[in-house]
Amino acid sequence: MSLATVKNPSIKKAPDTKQNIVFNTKNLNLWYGDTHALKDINLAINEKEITAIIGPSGCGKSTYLKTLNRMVDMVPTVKTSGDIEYRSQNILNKNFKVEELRTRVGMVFQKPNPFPKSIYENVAYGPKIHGIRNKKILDEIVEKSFKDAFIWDEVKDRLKENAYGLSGGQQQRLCIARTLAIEPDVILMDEPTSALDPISTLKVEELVQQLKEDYSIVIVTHNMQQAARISDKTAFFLNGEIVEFADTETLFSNPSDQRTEDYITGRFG
Ligand SMILES: Nc1ncnc2c1ncn2[C@@H]1O[C@H](COP(=O)(O)OP(=O)(O)OP(=O)(O)O)[C@@H](O)[C@H]1O
Repeated sequence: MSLATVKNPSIKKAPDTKQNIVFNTKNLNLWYGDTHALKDINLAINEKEITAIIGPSGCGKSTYLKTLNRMVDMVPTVKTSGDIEYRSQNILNKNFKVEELRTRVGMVFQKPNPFPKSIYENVAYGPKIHGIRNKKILDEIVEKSFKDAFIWDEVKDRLKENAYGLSGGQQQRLCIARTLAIEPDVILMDEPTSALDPISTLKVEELVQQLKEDYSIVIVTHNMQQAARISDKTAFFLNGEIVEFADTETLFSNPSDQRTEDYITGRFG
């Protein structure tokens, strides 16, 4: 029995073609009280691609990411208008089941945030919540998740140790393994390497590129070189709006908007 058979989500994965849209955002507006943080956002995120979101501080990157898994609901003053279709269901609809969305859309944060538990338990935790109790199956899920997150060799002899004993870069890959263990459809990453040293950053970047074979990834990054290195598409946000959304190569080599050019050439931000 795998996790997928236990979860039985009503949201089905679409067939395996490159151009399927996972998230289709239509005329999204979002306010924190009186602050209009997202303005008329229209953005289609393709399956099995890496979509990077770049832009200066405060332009709405994290807000947009947290809207995709409805984490933004945790802020009581938030109001939205417009639609975000995930696999053709509007996740902003009041009747939409957020719990189900969260099992399909995993998130990796800026600072690694392991649970204060053993390395093993960090990854076994999600599958256990989903009802998997069989130790052999849990062991298999844990090993596969760590292998897929390129960290198995570093943790396999210390699975019972506390996760806080790992380095920052290892903790971030453990958090990615923890996300993979629940077999998500989409992985949201909010500046996942900003707290890491250059070598750990490269490891996570390589990992993210591998993961797009199986997952759709949306990554917020301040690091334009990183966006250029790893993403397929890039959206440039400014003051809560999307100024430009294009193939990464086009956006960085031949931007169509002067503001994009000014930003990527370091004239502001
Ligand atoms: N919880 C909140 N309550 C009120 N306003 C908020 C809240 N979170 C964000 N904002 C405001 O919404 C706007 C967008 O913020 P957001 O964090 O999405 O930007 P960002 O592009 O991710 O910035 P950074 O790169 O600095 O992380 C900002 O004006 C910010 O002050």
